[in-house]
Amino acid sequence: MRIQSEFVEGFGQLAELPEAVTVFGSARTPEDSLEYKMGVELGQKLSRAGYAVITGGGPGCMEAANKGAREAGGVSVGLGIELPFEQSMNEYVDLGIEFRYFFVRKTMFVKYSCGFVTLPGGFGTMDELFEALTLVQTRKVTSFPVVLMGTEFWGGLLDWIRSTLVGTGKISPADVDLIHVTDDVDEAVRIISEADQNRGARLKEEQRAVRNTIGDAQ
Ligand SMILES: C/C(=C\CNc1ncnc2c1ncn2[C@@H]1O[C@H](COP(=O)(O)O)[C@@H](O)[C@H]1O)CO
Repeated sequence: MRIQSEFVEGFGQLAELPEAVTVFGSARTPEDSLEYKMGVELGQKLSRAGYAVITGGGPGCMEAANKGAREAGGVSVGLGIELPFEQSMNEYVDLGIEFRYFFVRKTMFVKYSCGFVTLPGGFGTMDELFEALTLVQTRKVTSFPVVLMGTEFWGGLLDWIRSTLVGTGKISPADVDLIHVTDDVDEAVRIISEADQNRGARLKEEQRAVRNTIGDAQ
């Protein structure tokens, strides 16, 4: 079955990936824009911090982040989606997998990432951002940071989230804290790596507690 084989291929190809961060963002961002430049810097700095960079493998912001990762000698991954119109992986993807089903592809983004950074984007980006936030909010995944790059672009959405979503009780005030907004690539990378270190420390503490419990029982 096609769906099953997509899962099997995805898990197989990504199994050996180092710790990774997924970068979402518009497929339409022009190469000469500040947002593209920010995407390249982000890919570079995530790679230098030791993370593989995963994107949707397409043009625009995805290409920018893959370009940065490649330039910094990092692992540059593209999880592409088959579209009704011809669209190839961007030229900076080193490990590329093409999916027919959006939900299989989304599983791969989530399973293999320890954080998400979202550059300005359209419907596709919003879909991916809110999927990530829902998974963290509902604790379907271990909490990972969600960083939005571009205070001017995201400011209106954040205002609406606070005034309307919190204001009408659709989300709790603490849910807003799941989102970090910045213009500073270094800060985005710091947020990701601090969360990563905290998660590592929590995991060690849990393992120690399990060992102690087993020791007490023997
Ligand atoms: C629509 C155009 C190109 C489509 N090519 C894409 N290739 C790979 N991934 C894509 C593509 N388009 C959307 N995505 C995914 O959604 C996000 C971007 O969507 P947005 O609507 O542009 O914000 C991105 O993170 C991808 O994962 C040419 O215009």
